[in-house]
Amino acid sequence: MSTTNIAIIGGGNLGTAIANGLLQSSFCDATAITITKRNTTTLTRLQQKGIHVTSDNVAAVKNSNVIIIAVKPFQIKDILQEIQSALTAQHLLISVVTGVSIADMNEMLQHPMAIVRAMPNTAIAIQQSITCITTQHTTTEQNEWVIHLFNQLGKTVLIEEKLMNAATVLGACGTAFAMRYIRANIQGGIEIGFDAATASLIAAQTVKGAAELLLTTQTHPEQEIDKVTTPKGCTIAGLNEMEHQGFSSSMIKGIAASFHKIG
Ligand SMILES: NC(=O)C1=CN([C@@H]2O[C@H](COP(=O)(O)OP(=O)(O)OC[C@H]3O[C@@H](n4cnc5c(N)ncnc54)[C@H](OP(=O)(O)O)[C@@H]3O)[C@@H](O)[C@H]2O)C=CC1
Ligand SMILES: O=C(O)[C@@H]1CCC=N1
Repeated sequence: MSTTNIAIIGGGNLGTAIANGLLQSSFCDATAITITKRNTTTLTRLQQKGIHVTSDNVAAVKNSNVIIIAVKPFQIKDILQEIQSALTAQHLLISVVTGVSIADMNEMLQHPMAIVRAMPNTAIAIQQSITCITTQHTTTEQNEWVIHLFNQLGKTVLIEEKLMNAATVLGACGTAFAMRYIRANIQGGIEIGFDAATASLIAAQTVKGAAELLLTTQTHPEQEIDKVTTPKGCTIAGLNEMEHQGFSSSMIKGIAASFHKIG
């Protein structure tokens, strides 16, 4: 897959994040990217950067060989039916849509085709996504190309399709969960004396540093916690109070509720 034009069908939160990540990564020229939505006024910034913006999904498919579907789950059937006459064996379809299986998509299409499911998160806009990928009936070359693409936009993990909903919760919803954790830190930080801006900086950089420690050293979180907790100190006092209030339990229950919501 040497020359590649990429169409992003559905220029919403995730579609624009993917476009921004692609621009930042220099993976391809802006002119090789087309992004669609019905109301294109929200895509002016991407257009100014050289990306093709249109509400014509069929034209976008005809001008591209990789099609990233980034619409809401209830919209994918109509989209696939709309573009199927323009889809050929040369096209590679990548769906980032939640909860719609490759078998579901092939059923929506008249002719089964090579489909990849990818589950990135919104940090793809700054090349910091974790993208879980599952493939079916794709060639080795296509698989390698997709992994290479998403490796430019963060890290990737190949998973079985049966784990895709779990990947959605941990990796994609996880961005919102992490934001809520950081927000709570900010609220606490303000209560103990910081202004909001300073509390935000300290909270976000602390979480970033903690995550980098795990990614860099491959240690278990509890090993890192042991390094922070002085006997009879303030860290263990805070941690234990959080656990008495149900911190870990509420996280686990939230993750399970999120998972059961998908289906
Ligand atoms: N947001 C996230 O963090 C993540 C989302 N996902 C999944 O990605 C998908 C998109 O999510 P998200 O970006 O949040 O949703 P959005 O609603 O923000 O984006 C969907 C976009 O699709 C466009 N759209 C709707 N109908 C059409 C159409 N007929 N032709 C072209 N574009 C159309 C809409 O714009 P308009 O109405 O103007 O057409 C809208 O901007 C969902 O399936 C979601 O589950 C997966 C991982 C993370
Ligand atoms: O909330 C949702 O349904 C989607 C799935 C992953 C992130 N947002």
